[in-house]
Amino acid sequence: MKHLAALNKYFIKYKWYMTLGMLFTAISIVFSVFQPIMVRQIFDLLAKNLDSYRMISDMASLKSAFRADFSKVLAFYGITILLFALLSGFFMFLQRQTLIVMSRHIEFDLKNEIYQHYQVLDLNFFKMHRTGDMMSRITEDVSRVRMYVGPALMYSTRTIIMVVIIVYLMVKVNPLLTLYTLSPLPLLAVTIYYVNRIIHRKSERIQAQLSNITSIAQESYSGIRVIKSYVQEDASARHFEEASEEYKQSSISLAKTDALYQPSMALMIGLSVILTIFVGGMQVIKGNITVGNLAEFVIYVNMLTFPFFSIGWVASMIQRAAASQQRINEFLQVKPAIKDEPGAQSVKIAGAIRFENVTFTYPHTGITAIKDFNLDILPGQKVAVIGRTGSGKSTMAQLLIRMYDPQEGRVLLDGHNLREITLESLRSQISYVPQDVFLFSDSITNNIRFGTPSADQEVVQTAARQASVEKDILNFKEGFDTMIGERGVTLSGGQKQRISIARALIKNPDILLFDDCLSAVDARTEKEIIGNLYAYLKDKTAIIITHRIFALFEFDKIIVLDEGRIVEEGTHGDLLSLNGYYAELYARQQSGEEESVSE
Ligand SMILES: Nc1ncnc2c1ncn2[C@@H]1O[C@H](COP(=O)(O)OP(=O)(O)OP(=O)(O)O)[C@@H](O)[C@H]1O
Repeated sequence: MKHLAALNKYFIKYKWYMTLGMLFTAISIVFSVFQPIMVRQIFDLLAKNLDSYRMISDMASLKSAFRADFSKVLAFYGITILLFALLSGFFMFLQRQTLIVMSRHIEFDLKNEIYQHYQVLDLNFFKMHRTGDMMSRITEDVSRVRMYVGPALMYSTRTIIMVVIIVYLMVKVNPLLTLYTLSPLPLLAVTIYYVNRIIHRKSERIQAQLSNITSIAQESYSGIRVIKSYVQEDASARHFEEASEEYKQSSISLAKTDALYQPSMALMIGLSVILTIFVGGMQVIKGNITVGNLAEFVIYVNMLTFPFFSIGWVASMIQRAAASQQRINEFLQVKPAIKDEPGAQSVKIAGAIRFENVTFTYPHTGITAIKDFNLDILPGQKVAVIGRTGSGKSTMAQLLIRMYDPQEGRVLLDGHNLREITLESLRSQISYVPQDVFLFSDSITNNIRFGTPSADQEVVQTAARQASVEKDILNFKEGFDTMIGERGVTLSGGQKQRISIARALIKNPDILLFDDCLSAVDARTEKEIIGNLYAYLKDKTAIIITHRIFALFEFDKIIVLDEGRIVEEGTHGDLLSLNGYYAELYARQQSGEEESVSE
């Protein structure tokens, strides 16, 4: 329960919705209890006048006058009851319009709070948690919490006010009868609580099975080419059928429990009514209460069943909400490891980069990707980083844009430790093209101007030209307005890479970091891009991580990484004369190219 205290700030924020909602609830209940009171009055009136009516049985004219008068009285009561029912319904409408609307506002705020928190968390957090888990906290868990701040709050308010008012009215009439009438109701609450738990457990299982079925179907649609080419259609259908069978069995079992739910409730309500009529009837005979009181009690019992029923329901709802809020709090309490340090400043970067005895170990795997690493890059220099896979090249790039902080040593930009520069200022002046290209389900234009939303079409087109992707884009029917993603055009790997290069170029930064982002383009396009980049990068600092040697590009420095350390460093000529990894790679590449030329 203590976990739910995190939501109190929202109750304070929406205190007016809450106060009004509770007020409307109380008014709606007050109007609804007039009905049994009026029924009692009608019954009593009827009982009182029945004897006189019988006495005048031989005088026909008097009898009809009596009946006419009585029907007027009945009509008056009928209309009044209807009016109160309408008023009660109207305030019930207002109660939902305040309390349920408040819960929707809280749901919206909480989702935004979680989403914004996800945005400031560091990469390590995202590596440590599964996407599905993050998604379920922002969707399912928030929905469960909403049940607490909305329906649970509404029904508990209703229950409390109703029980207080009705029990007061009942005790005033006859405390003993009240005790008998109410005795089965707590049993109803407890039963509902346990039945609800069973239903919830079963529903959870069904939910998991349903998501399993969904992912099986999804995977088979995405992998349909593999399934068909390996003639595995039948096996795939069987796999789906097995999962569906489990789902069907669980659903049938839930339907059985559900089927017991209503009848057992009706049984308990029936018990209460029988008890009321039996004990109440005795009291009427003894003259302790009137027939009207008995009728009134039967209506009270009916009015109290839903509130008692909701106690069990609300209790399990609160329990689930508390568990969900605990999961949400767990994430909200995570502090980003990478954030602006106190005193961090916005700095205009010229482009001098320095790694000073840097050692970095990935916190969640313990892999030391960069070891005692030293590197100096002057403003405007172009540096190539080469090395076997897993040698630490991408990690080096991640450290430069402060996706991680090194455990030892420092990374400096123009002499400032990265920690002294605000993240906003740092990242807005460095363009990073990651190895695993990511494009949003949006138009090509919007993907290119992602980091610079104000860029106009001409600038977008220039960036596309510099990244050698303009021609490809113009070949699409809708050109730059072409939608990318599931319901849009499927781009080739090379096109995606070049669009993400265009996105980096449009920022016009002082430092550019290309992480193996030309791996999917052919040699001719590569030459074209390199040619374009040469002019673009003229006064900029650039680090190009690659598996291939760009012989055409004159790098100021080439470094070769191995196991997180620099093992070779120098110009193309220097490295060739070293006869190490670089020279070997170059020779291999040359002979490969010759082979492909002679083919
Ligand atoms: N996010 C991560 N979490 C944990 N370990 C990682 C992570 N990223 C990389 N590593 C590990 O760090 C080491 C260096 O990886 P890195 O990606 O920097 O190499 P790389 O030289 O860029 O490789 P490639 O050329 O294949 O991209 C590898 O052993 C890798 O398994």
